[in-house]
Amino acid sequence: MLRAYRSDDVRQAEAPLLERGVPLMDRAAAALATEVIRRVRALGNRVPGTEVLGLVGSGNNGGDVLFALARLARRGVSASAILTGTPHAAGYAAASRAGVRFADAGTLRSLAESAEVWIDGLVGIGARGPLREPALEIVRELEEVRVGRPVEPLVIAADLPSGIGADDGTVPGLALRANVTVTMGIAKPGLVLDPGRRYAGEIVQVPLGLEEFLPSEPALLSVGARDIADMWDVPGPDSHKYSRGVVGVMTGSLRYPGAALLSTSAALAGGAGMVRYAGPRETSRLVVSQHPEIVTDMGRVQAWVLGSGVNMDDPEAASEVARRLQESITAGIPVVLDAGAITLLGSIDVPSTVVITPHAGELAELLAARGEPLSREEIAAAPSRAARLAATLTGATVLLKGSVDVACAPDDPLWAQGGAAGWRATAGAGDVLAGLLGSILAQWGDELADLGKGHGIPARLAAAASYIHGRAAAIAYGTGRPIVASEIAGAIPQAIGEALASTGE
Ligand SMILES: NC(=O)C1=CN([C@@H]2O[C@H](COP(=O)(O)OP(=O)(O)OC[C@H]3O[C@@H](n4cnc5c(N)ncnc54)[C@H](O)[C@@H]3O)[C@@H](O)[C@H]2O)[C@@H](O)CC1
Ligand SMILES: Nc1ncnc2c1ncn2[C@@H]1O[C@H](COP(=O)(O)OP(=O)(O)O)[C@@H](O)[C@H]1O
Ligand SMILES: [K+]
Repeated sequence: MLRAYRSDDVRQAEAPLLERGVPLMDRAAAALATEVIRRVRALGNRVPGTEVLGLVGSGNNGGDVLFALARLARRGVSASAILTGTPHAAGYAAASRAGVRFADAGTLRSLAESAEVWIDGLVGIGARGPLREPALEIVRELEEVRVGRPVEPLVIAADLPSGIGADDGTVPGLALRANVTVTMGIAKPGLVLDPGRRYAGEIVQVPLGLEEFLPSEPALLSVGARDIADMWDVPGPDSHKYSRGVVGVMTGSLRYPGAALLSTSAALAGGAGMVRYAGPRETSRLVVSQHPEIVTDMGRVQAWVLGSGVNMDDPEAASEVARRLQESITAGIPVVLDAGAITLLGSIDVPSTVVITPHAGELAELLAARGEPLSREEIAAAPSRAARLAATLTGATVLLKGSVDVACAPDDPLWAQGGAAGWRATAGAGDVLAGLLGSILAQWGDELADLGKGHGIPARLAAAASYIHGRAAAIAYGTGRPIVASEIAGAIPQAIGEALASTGE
């Protein structure tokens, strides 16, 4: 489970260690220098003589880089630094003693053109708002140099790529894209959330011993392989199909029959004991012909999947979905509300056992109906804020889909799941996610009903479903090839199996 903390929490956790005289910056710089050396060697280059350019702001982030440059210079690296202002005094002294060259802004371009490695220490968690001059001009120039080079430099960000919001991943202006981010002490939400994540590259976390001083509740969590065993029910000798959870699925229509197939495939693949399908007669026939294990008579259901591919312009279908939603809320049964059915929350409040699964466009529609209009672009620029807003307005758990899926209930922590490549963005992939989520909610149906309203478990389960969905997509696209949604559904059992068998993160 990855845990990320806001800047203020990180600062508070650093304070007692700094008071005790723990050399945090020295450790951060050592880790940064080690990472540079490791990467240079991995590229097949010798460390002595390698050209490294440090971009040094006037805060402690610049201090990290100055101390790292000093270490590298002592190893024979040809190290230069560009300063944006008065630098960290001790760092400057150490770098000077080690022979780091301080260049003026006029030489930035030629240094950046020849350096194999750039280290970004312009700003870290002390940054406020969009990057300002002179850092802004430096980043602009570096991005120009990068595209003009025959071989791109290796860019290593200290703590965070400069220009991204540490706490929310927003990128209000320019930011310097890194191949690797060496983050100090603990991950920050901005490294996990879109769009900040896109600038971070691979994340290396440097242990600084902050854990015992961090609050018990992180700002953001991310499910990993090892967490799946805590959330997925592994059937035992006493298990039977009802104890394993029954999913009710009301999806698909004559207009979108495929949604019925995809959502039921995923509900089956997700490991519930039984799937009941409650769509139109024609789609029922299709579903049963493809999946003979699906039941079409109604009985006990522990979670409902409503809406994927339902034609909400058909008043009969729409009122049937609304009725199921209301009945489920009354009975405390968790519900996945997908696609057009999400608009039902334009006018009603629900408990957090109702999980909505919008993409940015569907969320924009819902927020507009609630009198808080945000455009698709505004949602994409700050998905965590938009998801939280929708959860607060409706009471629902929101799973906002995108390249990083974000899940939250109104108050509990935020969950974010990234890592799936763009191949996953294919028609019907959302129907698969809805069915899969229904399957895991059904396994938890009785516990959720007992716990009552207003808790964060559905968000955790939504994140788990999103993790498995991303892994299933990755199994399907392998090293990279086009896939279709039914292949994602087909790979769900393997994704669950691999996670259950995993012992590492
Ligand atoms: N306190 C410590 O001893 C430690 C600090 N660490 C490093 O220190 C960083 C935090 O240091 P600081 O609190 O000094 O903050 P930063 O170094 O992140 O930023 C502060 C500096 O950036 C400028 N700045 C702020 N917003 C800006 C913007 N939008 N555009 C351009 N410049 C801007 C400020 O004027 C100030 O000079 C962490 O990210 C981490 O890299 C680590 O070394 C761990 C230990
Ligand atoms: N750029 C992307 N990279 C990876 N996954 C993505 C990307 N964009 C969207 N996704 C995922 O693809 C799926 C698309 O779902 P959705 O938009 O609802 O499609 P549909 O309605 O056709 O099923 C979601 O699971 C989402 O998380
Ligand atoms: K930085």
